[in-house]
Amino acid sequence: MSEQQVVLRAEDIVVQFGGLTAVADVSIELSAGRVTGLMGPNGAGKTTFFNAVSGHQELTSGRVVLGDRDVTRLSAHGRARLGIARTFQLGGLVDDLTAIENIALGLDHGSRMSGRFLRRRDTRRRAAEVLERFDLLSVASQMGSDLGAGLRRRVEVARAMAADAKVLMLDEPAAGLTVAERAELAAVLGDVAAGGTAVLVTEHASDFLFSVSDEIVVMNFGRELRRGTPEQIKSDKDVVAAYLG
Ligand SMILES: Nc1ncnc2c1ncn2[C@@H]1O[C@H](COP(=O)(O)OP(=O)(O)OP(=O)(O)O)[C@@H](O)[C@H]1O
Repeated sequence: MSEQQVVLRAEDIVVQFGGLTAVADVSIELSAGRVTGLMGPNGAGKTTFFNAVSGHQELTSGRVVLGDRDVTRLSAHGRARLGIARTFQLGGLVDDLTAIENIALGLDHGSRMSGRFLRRRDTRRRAAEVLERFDLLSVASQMGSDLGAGLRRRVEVARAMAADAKVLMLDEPAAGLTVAERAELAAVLGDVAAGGTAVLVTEHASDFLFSVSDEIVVMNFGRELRRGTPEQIKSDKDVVAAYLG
């Protein structure tokens, strides 16, 4: 797409923990149809920044704007209802629910127990549609605990997208995946972006991040060190020195 529609702006984000400034004035714009990657060494402030955008971390200063609405004071739950969906580093599927029940939880933003409302035919039908969209119908009745890492991650993405997110945020999605599973996940993220969602990914696996991102922001010591296309970032000598080594 030529005209980029900005979906989310995080402006001048600062997060301090006591005397420690974990994020020192970082701004980012996420656009429909684009994947933005966030990378940097351990302790650079990536997770803190990420949590500040999703509402899981209170800001010291700065603001988060979704569309034209300032959501800075909304909880993570409130932001999720407006279309900011995320996955977590340690996953988030319920092991003793099936894939389709996990999706149904996503449809309901996890606010009700699954067993009761899954009986509602409408919810089951919508969950099946989500699975079909993500080519996961064949695992609909597998328990979360029985899914391999690659499928698990794809069901997590499907669940996050179940309620038609405007912004999808993924925290270390490639961790623990094989090369083939990473390639499958990269294709899924490409599809999500092509559908018009703005995607933000934080990831240590730099090859994966380079393969999925349109733009990458590199953080170091709580600040933005560099931003650019994967090609620009790969060959940037400061980034190589600070991180890629
Ligand atoms: N809840 C907290 N209380 C105090 N300090 C924190 C807290 N969370 C993070 N920090 C500190 O803030 C800094 C940034 O941490 P953060 O986890 O955001 O970095 P990161 O780039 O995500 O690192 P990693 O790649 O290891 O996950 C670190 O110095 C960390 O110790």
